[in-house]
Amino acid sequence: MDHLPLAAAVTPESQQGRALNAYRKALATAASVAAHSVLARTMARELLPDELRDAARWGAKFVRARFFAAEKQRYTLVIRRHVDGGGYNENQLFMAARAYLATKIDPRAMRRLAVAGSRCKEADGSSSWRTLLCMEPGDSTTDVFDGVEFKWTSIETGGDDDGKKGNGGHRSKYLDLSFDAEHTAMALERYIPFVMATAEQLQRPERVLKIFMNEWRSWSAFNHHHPATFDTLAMDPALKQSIVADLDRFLKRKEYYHRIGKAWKRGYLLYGPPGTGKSSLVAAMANYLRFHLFDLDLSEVRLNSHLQRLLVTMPNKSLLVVEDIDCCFDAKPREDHKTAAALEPAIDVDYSSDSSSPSSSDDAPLKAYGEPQQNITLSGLLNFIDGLWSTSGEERVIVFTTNYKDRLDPALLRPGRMDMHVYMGYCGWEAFKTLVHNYFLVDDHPLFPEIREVISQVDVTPAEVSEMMLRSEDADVALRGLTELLRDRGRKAGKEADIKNDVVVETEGNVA
Ligand SMILES: Nc1ncnc2c1ncn2[C@@H]1O[C@H](COP(=O)(O)OP(=O)(O)OP(=O)(O)O)[C@@H](O)[C@H]1O
Repeated sequence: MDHLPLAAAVTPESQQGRALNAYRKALATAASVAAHSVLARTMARELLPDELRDAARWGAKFVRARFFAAEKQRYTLVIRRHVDGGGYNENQLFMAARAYLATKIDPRAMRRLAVAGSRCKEADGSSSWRTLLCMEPGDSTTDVFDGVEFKWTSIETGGDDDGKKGNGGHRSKYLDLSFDAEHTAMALERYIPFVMATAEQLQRPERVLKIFMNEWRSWSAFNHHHPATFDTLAMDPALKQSIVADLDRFLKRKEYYHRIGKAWKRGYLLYGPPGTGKSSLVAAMANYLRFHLFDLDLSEVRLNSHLQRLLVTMPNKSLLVVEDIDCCFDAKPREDHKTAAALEPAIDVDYSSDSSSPSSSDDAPLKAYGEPQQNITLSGLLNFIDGLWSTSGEERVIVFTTNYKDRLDPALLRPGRMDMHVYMGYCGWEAFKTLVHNYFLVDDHPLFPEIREVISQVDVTPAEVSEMMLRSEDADVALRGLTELLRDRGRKAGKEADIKNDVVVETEGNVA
């Protein structure tokens, strides 16, 4: 008997039967796996200590995160180099990101690296070359911010290899910033602002500084090349360090000021005898911050409305200085100031105009009063600074200087008004060493022990010491001259003390 081939012997009924069997088996296996997993979980719960179970759970989570991370939804921000597509308006965020990424790029991880050069102004007005590392198109780099990974990719499309318009049309450069979608808010609200702020800090040294002086109700600008820096400033090292730290903290605290609802500004009161370096410190601060300096001469300001205009037209990142603040206001009680301010007619000032010449409406109050008169008040100034600066711009520093702190209106000394009071005193040993180093690059000299002893006992200002250092190009000659001056001061101080003692003794004798 012929046997049918095996395959042909399989009938539809037998196929169904086998499928049913397989289904039953699978069901039984699944039930058994479920039963085992329930059993395993119960046993684990009964037998394993809590710590071990936590560790197992963490391990499972880690494995899940590792193997399923790829499934997370990604989000990409496109940051084009030019905002208008035509190639004229550069996108500031692109430039900031490029500057920021130059500090993050690991040259060893790149196939090719682009190096860009730019000419920059130095603090002293000279210029020098700076280089910037950039990613080549197609390269990526990953940055970690608050534990979140941000991937930057450089992309270029269109144009020919020479960078001209080619068949592909405009050459378009952009940066892709990608991250897990769940971090979108963080990227937009914190990471991008952080990148911008960091880039700004990096570019700070390249800012060409200006000094502005007020004329009438507007500012005139000049290049600011004051050479004073914190390195050249002769003062107590600990005090100098605390000022630098305070400025650094101020620069970093944008979000902090926003959070506490205060204007992002900082006030310093510098006081001390003439020639102790108050103006030099102001210049050093402006150079350090890379802020424009606005030197406000209050004797030039006739009306509160002019003062208001001057203050609101100051840009961000500027340092306002009012020198000799004690001489700017008379000793009238504050009530009188109020009356003077109330007398000033309301003038509708057009802040949009940049004209420095007074408008006809501004002449009116002066004519009405006859002689131009000073209606500026300290309270007006302080109120404008507190009020206007809270609403118009940010990142401002204000410095008042005085030779006589005791003559200042208590309103200025009130806690919270000026954030830091800095006493600039007579030249001490450390300040002297800085000056000698500045002038002669000398750090030691046979006359130093004597100078050290005498300088702590007499009142000599850094300006006087500087003057002596300037008298000769020879350090020996200059230091001998200074030693003479100090000895002479010491003798005079001794005589004065003797005279005072004699007067006291005489007075006591009279009483007796
Ligand atoms: N602390 C200092 N460090 C370095 N140089 C100083 C210092 N103090 C004074 N000088 C030198 O003396 C000159 C005059 O000093 P500066 O104008 O800064 O003093 P000041 O305290 O502002 O004086 P004033 O109260 O009269 O305005 C400066 O140009 C500088 O050369």
